[in-house]
Amino acid sequence: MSKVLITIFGATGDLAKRKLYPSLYRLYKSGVLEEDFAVIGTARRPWTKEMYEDVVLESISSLVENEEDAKTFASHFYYQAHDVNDSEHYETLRELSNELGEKYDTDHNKVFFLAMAPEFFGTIASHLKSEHITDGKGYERLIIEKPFGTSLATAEKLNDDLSKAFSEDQIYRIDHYLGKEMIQNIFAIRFTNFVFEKIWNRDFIDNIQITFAESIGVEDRGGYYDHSGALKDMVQNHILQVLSLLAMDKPKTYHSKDILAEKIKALQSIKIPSTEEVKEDFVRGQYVENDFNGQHFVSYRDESQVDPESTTETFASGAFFVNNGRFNDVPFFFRTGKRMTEKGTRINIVFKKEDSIFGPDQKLQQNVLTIYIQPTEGFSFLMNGKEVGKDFNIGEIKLDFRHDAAILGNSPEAYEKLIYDVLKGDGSNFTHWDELKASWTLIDKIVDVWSKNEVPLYDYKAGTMGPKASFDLLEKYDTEWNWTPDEWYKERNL
Ligand SMILES: NC(=O)C1=CN([C@@H]2O[C@H](COP(=O)(O)OP(=O)(O)OC[C@H]3O[C@@H](n4cnc5c(N)ncnc54)[C@H](OP(=O)(O)O)[C@@H]3O)[C@@H](O)[C@H]2O)C=CC1
Ligand SMILES: O=C1O[C@H](COP(=O)(O)O)[C@@H](O)[C@H](O)[C@H]1O
Repeated sequence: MSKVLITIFGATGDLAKRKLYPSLYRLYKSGVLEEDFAVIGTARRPWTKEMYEDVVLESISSLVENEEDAKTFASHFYYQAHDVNDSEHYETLRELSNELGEKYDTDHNKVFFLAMAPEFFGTIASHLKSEHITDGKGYERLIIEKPFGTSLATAEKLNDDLSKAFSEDQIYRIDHYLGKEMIQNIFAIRFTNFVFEKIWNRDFIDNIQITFAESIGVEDRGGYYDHSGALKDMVQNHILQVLSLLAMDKPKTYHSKDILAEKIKALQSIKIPSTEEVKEDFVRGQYVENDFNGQHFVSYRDESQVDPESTTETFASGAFFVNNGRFNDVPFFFRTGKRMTEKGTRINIVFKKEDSIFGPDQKLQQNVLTIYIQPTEGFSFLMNGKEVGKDFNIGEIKLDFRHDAAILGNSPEAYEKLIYDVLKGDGSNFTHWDELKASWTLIDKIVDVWSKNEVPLYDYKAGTMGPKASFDLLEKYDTEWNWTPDEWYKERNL
């Protein structure tokens, strides 16, 4: 289906091996990529085509059912040793690009995937243009990875550099959360269900809770993470993107232009907190050593490549407010962190309390719609009903749906879906520059207050759901986190 030449910068790296080659293979297996495609992998290592094919085969090995088929797939991969700072290398790249374009009849269509550190993005983009690797004869699309800057100023600089060579509609900024099945499902939940669409507003919703908890620590990424922290690593991008999908107004159509327009409006409507509000409504924490689930976990400051006196937050929590009419005064609580109790990515939509006619003995549960993103995928709806028996007692009922394992086994990976979207030219699930601008403006404000160290950096024990201050925050708004794993209570002997 897709005639295309894909050039991967950073072809020897972790992202390419773990995510890109398996995703391309799945696209090949499903017929999206057929005979008319080729891939050029570039990086500095002096690999040969044979070595590169072996790496590709190794990275797809768990997906392969037919060895011959896998070999045919790998034969479409070509390697060119290339230092992105060296202009001469782009001449060789252009020649290879032209040769493969002809050989595989790719109609001059080109996708460039920059799976490298962002400091190289500007150089690569400008060389692609100046060395005429982009020639305007077919479509030309640039996929770039996060992080997109480390502040509004650095993001603006990066965007200016890219804009000299590629227009906004040619740039696909990946946020892999937008490729997740249940995140894309938010559109379906909101805009196909009469009952939800009609009550998706401040008159019916009490608060929204976004939890992106991770049980892993910083692993081998201490060097990067210590300069980033939870706010920039997860909130600036994934959490704010998801928030925009929850808060936006209904787009006119399910087309990228209309969807992006509404997402941008939602992000621009988030209230920039004052200094006092940052101090009151946002919590930061750092994990400290603990024995949990039969394992010993070291403190963040003792992790490899982390400054032993680091003040980087490994946990962030807070309340955003979206002043878009639909959601004025409704808190959007979020929390995310490393070394939390368990991996759990979910959204809770907490509806308002119903006035009770049943007297003080009957406790009514607020309705909660939960969207499970990871590790299971599905929805649940919490409601009230009569308990079975002679007396009239109200009890909690949970309608619970999870995708079954067989379907999930066949469902596309986030990167597969996102690359597929790029091949179709569909930018709906990518981040527009105006969204980045709005999110960095917001994050810069929080960073500014936190960096003055007038706000506590709370400790939390590895294996817990973050510092108590994050629970106190919701109490202040007369609510509580709807989801608290049992282990959290055990940890506190409650
Ligand atoms: N890994 C992941 O899961 C994720 C990664 N990302 C982002 O993706 C990008 C890549 O990450 P990752 O794959 O982990 O990084 P790696 O460090 O594993 O890979 C970096 C790649 O860049 C190449 N490279 C470095 N310097 C040069 C140069 N001067 N010229 C040419 N090639 C060069 C390296 O190859 P060589 O040494 O052979 O030159 C290598 O292929 C980063 O922006 C990261 O933030 C985002 C989300 C998840
Ligand atoms: O972007 C990132 O995301 C991962 C979490 O992604 P998930 O798909 O496993 O939920 C996070 O571990 C990493 O620190 C961050 O850079």
